Amino acid sequence: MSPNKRNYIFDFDSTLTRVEALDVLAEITLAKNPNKKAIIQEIIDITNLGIDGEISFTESLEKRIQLLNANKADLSSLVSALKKQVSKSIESNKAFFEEFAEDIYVISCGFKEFIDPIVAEYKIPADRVFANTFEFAGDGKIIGFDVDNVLSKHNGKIQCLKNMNLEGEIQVIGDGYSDYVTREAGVADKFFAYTENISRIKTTENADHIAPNLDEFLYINGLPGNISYPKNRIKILLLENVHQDAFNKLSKDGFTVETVSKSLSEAELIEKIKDVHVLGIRSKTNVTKKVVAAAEKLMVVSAFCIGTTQIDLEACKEKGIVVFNAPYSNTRSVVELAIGEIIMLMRSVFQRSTELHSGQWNKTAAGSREVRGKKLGIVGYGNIGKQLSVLAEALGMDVYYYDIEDTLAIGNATKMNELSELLAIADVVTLHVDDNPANKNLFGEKQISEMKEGAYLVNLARGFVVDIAALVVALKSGKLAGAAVDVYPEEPSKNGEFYTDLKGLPNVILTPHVGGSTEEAQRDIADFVPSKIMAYMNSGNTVDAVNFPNIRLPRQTKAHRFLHIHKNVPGVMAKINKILAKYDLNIIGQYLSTDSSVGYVITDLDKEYNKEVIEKLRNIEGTIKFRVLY
Ligand SMILES: NC(=O)C1=CN([C@@H]2O[C@H](COP(=O)(O)OP(=O)(O)OC[C@H]3O[C@@H](n4cnc5c(N)ncnc54)[C@H](O)[C@@H]3O)[C@@H](O)[C@H]2O)C=CC1
Ligand SMILES: O=C(O)C(=O)COP(=O)(O)O
Repeated sequence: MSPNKRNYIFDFDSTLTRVEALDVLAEITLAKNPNKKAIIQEIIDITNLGIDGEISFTESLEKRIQLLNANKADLSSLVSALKKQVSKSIESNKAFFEEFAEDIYVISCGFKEFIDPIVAEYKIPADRVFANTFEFAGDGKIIGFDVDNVLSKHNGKIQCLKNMNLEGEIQVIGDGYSDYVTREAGVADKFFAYTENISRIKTTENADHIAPNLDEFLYINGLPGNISYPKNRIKILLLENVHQDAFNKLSKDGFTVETVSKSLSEAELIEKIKDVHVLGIRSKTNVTKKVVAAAEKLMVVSAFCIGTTQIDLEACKEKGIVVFNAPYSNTRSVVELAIGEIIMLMRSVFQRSTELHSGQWNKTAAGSREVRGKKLGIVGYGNIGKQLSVLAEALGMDVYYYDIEDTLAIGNATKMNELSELLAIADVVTLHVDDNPANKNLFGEKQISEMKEGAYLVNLARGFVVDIAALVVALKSGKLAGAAVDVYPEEPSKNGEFYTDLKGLPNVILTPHVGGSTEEAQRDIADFVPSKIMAYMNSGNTVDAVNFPNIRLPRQTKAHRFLHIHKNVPGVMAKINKILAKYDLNIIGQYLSTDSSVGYVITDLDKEYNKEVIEKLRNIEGTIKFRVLY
């Protein structure tokens, strides 16, 4: 015997397959039974009681077989159904079962009649499957089971393993308490709680390891797997109440995702970021230089919003951290709010509403005007500005815009060359500049003084763009007839108390930064951003990254992919290619994208190569990050 001989003992139901086979058999045999639902629930309850050790296993088996009312003829349908229900990571690691066939056994309290044909496809022969067998009546009806089989008895797996008398280390992999007890009884050396399909506290709390999938089990054992790194080891932290869909999508892909409903301070984030690979934030969390410096494992920062100036993009890039955002998902939501607020302001609707709420009937047309024919001045004619331009025109407004870039007028909008020209004619000025810090106090006393008497101001861009003190003065003096403000120089990290000097002023609409907060926008962001995260983490794609050379990579098939991020200094590419040549690698494709400071080179190569090359590439001077994907 080799001193390192190991035996891998797999459970069947809910481990090798996603389901409990007898539950599936019940679905088949009870298909036409009017009490099907109730009986199936009874079977599931009994199954769980048995798995958790609450009732004796023999009792659970007897009861279920009675309720099943199954026949031999039903078993072929069951096997076909189970073939489609092999656990995802078991299926994707078929090569492991083939390579280690000699060391793998199945011990199950299920039945050989359906287990044997399923596991045979994984090179596990019937003589290495230990399970119960059915007892049939003359007409094929399943009437019981072989009561002499140890696996039909309480703690049968312990006895079964003892009887097998295996040499070497014994590792048991299963989802049930009946698997764990083998370790407790000392007949197994290690127990892996297998949680890919179901996680049971009684099983996980005492396990040596928790394996959310086979990849993790293989990784812990240093065994070859079909992916480079178990995804459950990749930690994603989502802050600021990112829509639940993002959690669902990323978890479903296998990542470990944690959510926090508020933003974190710099100190909190420094503490939390250490073991995080992907960070998801919205507009409130600042990813500063210090945070980036503390982020030892961080590979992606994703803004689940449009703005990205809360992130130190340069610091991220220098550390090879790719930043994504959602540039279009909430555009329409902001535009609709802007339109609504413009109408509400010009009709003094909030004033009339507040009066009526406090018992005052004030029916008046004074100061109430239609938007039709009025001049709308849009400052910042980007994605939001342009879409607003279209909708405002549809309402009959005359649209004027000012942008520091030379942008094309949409529809009948008129471009203004100077901000002051626009301010002089607009009845309503609405701000949609980007969140560049250079726009701090873009709108102060001077700009407000250049506006028409009795005009309105809308700010849905960033709080720091408007000098609030100057705005308060203008509103109090009547220079401006009203304002709608969604964003503030200082915003709280979570819902609760908030104060602004604009509080209580008439005809001022205040909203708590909800321009992009619609169900549609948040759902769309939670679809868009995770798809970017997954494209980068799973294949290296940087399409739409905001701080990084963009590259769209072809699908990686049957290849290993080397992803090398380096400082864009002369000679690095030459060194990479020299090493690749030295190791005589069979290169299938190579892709390079650079900007002024960073180079990103991706090499796809044949699976068979000397693994030494990995360390050599990682150690090239100028390397920022290196990883291998397959
Ligand atoms: N209130 C909210 O919930 C939301 C707020 N926003 C804010 O809206 C901003 C604009 O969004 P998008 O239109 O998608 O951005 P964008 O980048 O497409 O457009 C911004 C435009 O502003 C122009 N610009 C920048 N500085 C300027 C200046 N000083 N004067 C004139 N034009 C200037 C740019 O050239 C660009 O055309 C975001 O950066 C974000 O700060 C975005 C979404 C939701
Ligand atoms: O998209 C943006 O830039 C916004 O301002 C919206 O931010 P939020 O996701 O609501 O924190």
